[in-house]
Amino acid sequence: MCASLADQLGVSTAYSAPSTLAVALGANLASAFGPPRATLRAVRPELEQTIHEWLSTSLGEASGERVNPAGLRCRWSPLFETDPVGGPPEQPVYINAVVVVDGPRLALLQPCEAAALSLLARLLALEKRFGRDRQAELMRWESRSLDLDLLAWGALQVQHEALILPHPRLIERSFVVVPLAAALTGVAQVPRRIPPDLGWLE
Ligand SMILES: Nc1ncnc2c1ncn2[C@@H]1O[C@H](COP(=O)(O)OP(=O)(O)OP(=O)(O)O)[C@@H](O)[C@H]1O
Ligand SMILES: Nc1nc2c(c(=O)[nH]1)N=C(CO)CN2
Repeated sequence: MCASLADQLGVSTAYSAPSTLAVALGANLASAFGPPRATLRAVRPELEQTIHEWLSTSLGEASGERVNPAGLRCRWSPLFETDPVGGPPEQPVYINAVVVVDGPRLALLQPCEAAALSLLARLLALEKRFGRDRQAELMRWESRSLDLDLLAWGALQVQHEALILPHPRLIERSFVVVPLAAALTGVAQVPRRIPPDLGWLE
């Protein structure tokens, strides 16, 4: 209650990177919403809503309580087409994207394992609503209509049977790292590429 009141009064607006979270999206099978590109388009507002609801619940706000929607910022990467990595041969290409979430309302919630697990449960429910059928997946990294992975939440480290944070394979995956970098390029600190003649000596 106090937290959201402070938020609405604009009192608690200081926020910083430690509570930023990122979610990766991937799909390479059609869903009821259409091909993977249509699925990701359809899931975008649903995922934002899911994160809003998770945050409100985690902050203990009463349902229906008015919250400042500007308190949560979602920065979306473009959609990328990527070749399947791992899994069975002959899979369709993937559509991948990443959303980076931060803002003063999210900063009110201290990253912790319990809240991360409850967000994961909501992500898995959303996958299911978009046609993900885990029973039909016979081997690892099979094609799927929607995959939502929690990449990181601030500096939180989790080693739970249902959740590992940061995502252990994040850094190996160009289909995650490239969209992640693209989602972040709106920030003030955009790295500037050094021209090759001023760069490496080799
Ligand atoms: N950071 C995480 N984000 C999402 N799921 C996770 C994470 N850490 C562990 N898991 C667990 O992984 C389980 C399997 O997820 P899933 O089938 O989507 O894996 P995958 O996407 O095929 O493979 P990968 O884990 O390599 O991305 C989930 O049910 C979840 O409990
Ligand atoms: N290109 C691509 N390959 C994958 C992907 C994905 O999202 N994109 N997800 C996987 C399991 O999470 C395995 N392989």
